[in-house]
Amino acid sequence: MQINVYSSAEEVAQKAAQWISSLAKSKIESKGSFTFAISGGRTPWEMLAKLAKENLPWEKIFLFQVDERIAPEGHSDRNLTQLFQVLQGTRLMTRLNIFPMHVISENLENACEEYSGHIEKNTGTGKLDLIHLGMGADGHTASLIPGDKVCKVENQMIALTDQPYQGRQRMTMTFPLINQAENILWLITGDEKKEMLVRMLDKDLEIPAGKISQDHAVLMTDLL
Ligand SMILES: O=C1O[C@H](COP(=O)(O)O)[C@@H](O)[C@H](O)[C@H]1O
Repeated sequence: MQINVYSSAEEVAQKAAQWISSLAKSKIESKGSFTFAISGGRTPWEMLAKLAKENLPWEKIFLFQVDERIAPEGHSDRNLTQLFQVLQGTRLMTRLNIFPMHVISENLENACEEYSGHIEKNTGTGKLDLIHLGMGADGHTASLIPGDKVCKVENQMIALTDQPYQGRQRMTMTFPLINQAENILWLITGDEKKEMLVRMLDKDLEIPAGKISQDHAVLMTDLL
């Protein structure tokens, strides 16, 4: 794990946007596209707003969701709603290839399979160029929630949580998919996450974040 400590959450967002932009340029130059998955929650949006100002060939970028709440279209609980709010009015809305998790489907199991299909088709291998992750103060990452059966899924790329978490069932990328990514970028800010960050870096298998591979991983944080 490469660890970069910055002085504020804003600096973390700025450095992350620059880092992603440079990785995207190099992948597009070498293979013609960049496949990128973004988490939800609170941390990614400032980074995404800064990334949107970069001069990139957006039509060659394929953006996936790491996880999503099972909630109606446009609901404020949805990560996609926040993502669209950030991108509204930018040229990315029409040029970027965005793949929403189909959480309003009547058959959510099928929707998980369909989403895996989109990832396989656009990566060729199932390995995304970059997965961005955040971590909750309880050590969860993506919607891999402590104690939920979804943490044990080994034969699916995308799965549903067994239990609602913070009021909603979730759809999420699973450990096998996340751990085979070419690159993982952790953005972890906020004092309440200090204790779990230390456990994550110690590869504590009792918390979901501790089970994510630290090879090819970069951490940007205002903690430590
Ligand atoms: O529930 C979630 O929380 C984690 C952490 O969010 P953060 O705002 O504290 O960074 C997030 O990575 C995940 O995508 C989200 O659904």
